[in-house]
Amino acid sequence: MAPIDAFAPAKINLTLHVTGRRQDGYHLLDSLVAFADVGDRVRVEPALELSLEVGGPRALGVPTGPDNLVLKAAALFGVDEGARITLEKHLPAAAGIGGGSADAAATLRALSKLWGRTIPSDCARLGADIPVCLPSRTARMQGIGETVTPLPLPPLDAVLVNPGVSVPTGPVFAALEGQFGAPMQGVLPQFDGAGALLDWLGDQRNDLETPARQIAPAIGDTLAALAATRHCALARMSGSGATCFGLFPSPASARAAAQQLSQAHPGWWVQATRIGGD
Ligand SMILES: C[C@](O)(CO)[C@H](O)COP(=O)(O)OP(=O)(O)OC[C@H]1O[C@@H](n2ccc(N)nc2=O)[C@H](O)[C@@H]1O
Ligand SMILES: Nc1ncnc2c1ncn2[C@@H]1O[C@H](COP(=O)(O)OP(=O)(O)OP(=O)(O)O)[C@@H](O)[C@H]1O
Repeated sequence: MAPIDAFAPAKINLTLHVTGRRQDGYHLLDSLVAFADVGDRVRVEPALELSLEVGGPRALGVPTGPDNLVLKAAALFGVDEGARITLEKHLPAAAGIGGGSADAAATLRALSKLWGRTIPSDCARLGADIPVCLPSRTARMQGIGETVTPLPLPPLDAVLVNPGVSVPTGPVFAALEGQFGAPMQGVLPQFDGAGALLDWLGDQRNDLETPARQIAPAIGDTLAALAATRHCALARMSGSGATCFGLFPSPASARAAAQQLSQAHPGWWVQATRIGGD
């Protein structure tokens, strides 16, 4: 059997409203989620034993043993089968763009094909972002992440920026203070183009931005730097940070902003990308 490749795109929370907390401590969310055209790559090939090799430009610090979400995803099948798995890391870890969840979801898709088995129904145990990362298509995400409603959106030209600070998700939720926010409106508008979507996004929130900025003040610098680039229509944080995204009116304006930011901040991870559009 030929190798099976699965793309693990960056997850972007265009909105992230935190509306409450369950008894078990997990938070209720209402989030519009889209996927970028940048991401990690997972390859699975037939083999007698299960193995994982981690490479690529962002491999440093990513666990290579059983703690890697790729191997956790493989273990979830509960079978004694082999596979040679290669993970090529392009996304920063602990960055609010779902890197590990996207890798786990891509592994579930690829191994399900290789082994001819259905994806385990309890795969959300691997992380709240797994259900939305499994299809990796634009969606509204609710509950603690388990309710995923596909919602096609116009494509957006964007720049993703991570200032090089890892931000673990749990402490950001724990630092949320005060009242929870309102969900998004019950039925979202039909967006007839990127402009309409941009206008609407301007009135939405990421409720994790305030606690994340307390933990990682570099997020404030990142948002300010993005907002100051020419043609940036909106700058927001994704997930629990620290990655932020700026939205632009065209691929050329996004590329120009990315170039400017990379030159001004050589230590930052900066990527022009297109998100959504499915
Ligand atoms: C912030 C988001 O990235 C938005 O898409 C996700 O909700 C987080 O997804 P994730 O990284 O897959 O999260 P998990 O690995 O399941 O959870 C990490 C920690 O974040 C907190 N957590 C996560 C999801 C959620 N709905 N409520 C929470 O309170 C919990 O303290 C949990 O222990
Ligand atoms: N394949 C993987 N890629 C990156 N990190 C991984 C992976 N497997 C396990 N990890 C561990 O998971 C932690 C969280 O990484 P991940 O990139 O999934 O977080 P995140 O960006 O906060 O995700 P989210 O956007 O879902 O909140 C890392 O610090 C790392 O130790």
